[in-house]
Amino acid sequence: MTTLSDSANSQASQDGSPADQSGSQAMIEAHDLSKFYGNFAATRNVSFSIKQGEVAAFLGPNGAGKSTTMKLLTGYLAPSTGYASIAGHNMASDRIAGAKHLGYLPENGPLYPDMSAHSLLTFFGNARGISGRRLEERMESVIGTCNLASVIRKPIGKLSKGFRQRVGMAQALLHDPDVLILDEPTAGLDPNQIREVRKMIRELGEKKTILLSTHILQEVQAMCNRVVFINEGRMVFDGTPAELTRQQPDLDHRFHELTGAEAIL
Ligand SMILES: Nc1ncnc2c1ncn2[C@@H]1O[C@H](COP(=O)(O)OP(=O)(O)OP(=O)(O)O)[C@@H](O)[C@H]1O
Repeated sequence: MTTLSDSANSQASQDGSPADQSGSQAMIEAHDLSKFYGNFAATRNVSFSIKQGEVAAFLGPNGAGKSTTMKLLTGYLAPSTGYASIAGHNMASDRIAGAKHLGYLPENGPLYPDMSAHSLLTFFGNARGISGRRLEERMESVIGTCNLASVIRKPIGKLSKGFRQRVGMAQALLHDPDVLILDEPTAGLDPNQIREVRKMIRELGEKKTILLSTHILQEVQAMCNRVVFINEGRMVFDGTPAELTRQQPDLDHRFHELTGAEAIL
């Protein structure tokens, strides 16, 4: 598994992000992250490093600690121990610089049901300091990428789950970040919508570093070249999809080995 010493040994790049010996920058880093609610550890000593160009699946059963870890990575939650870095910026001490690199699709929202997608994107664009011609260009781009033109003026509350998810993706992509953290981007979608979202993520993965959470093992093979697996708040696997199934090719059995639970295929 990737360890803290890997990060410590990495070289500093021009914009401050660590680079390893092969020149790939670490874009998403969890350094010994734990989050306690009272005595309960939602995540415990989670450390991993996702390099530029990797599309990583963050796998684990319900309640494993995926959303909590993602909130710690994005700076939405303060860790009890450790710290997170995005593009080399510590998300506790240097969050604004890190946030410029980061697009985040939270598990639920933030989507205001009375606003149209157009108003929401304008609102988020302004909040991120984008306006005028640049905002028009970015909105045009994300509306195209996320296929939102037909619903762009409708209230978000009246949209289907699939379209609401696309609005969330458009919000995450608006400032053209080079890192995406996507919390269950295909949850609750029908098979056609899942296919579309997977296609979109594969295309985005050609240019961006992505961490996406899921408890569906098939998502790994469909989209990812890296897997981080978490169970009961602890990391239990970090490697490639091929390494995940090397000893046990049956995904269902592999999921069971790592968690003691059955997989959802
Ligand atoms: N604010 C909170 N207070 C107390 N416990 C919490 C809080 N938030 C999360 N937890 C607990 O932490 C654990 C991890 O939750 P988390 O939402 O991170 O899991 P997850 O892997 O994202 O699950 P799912 O796949 O169901 O979304 C769960 O047991 C959850 O009940």
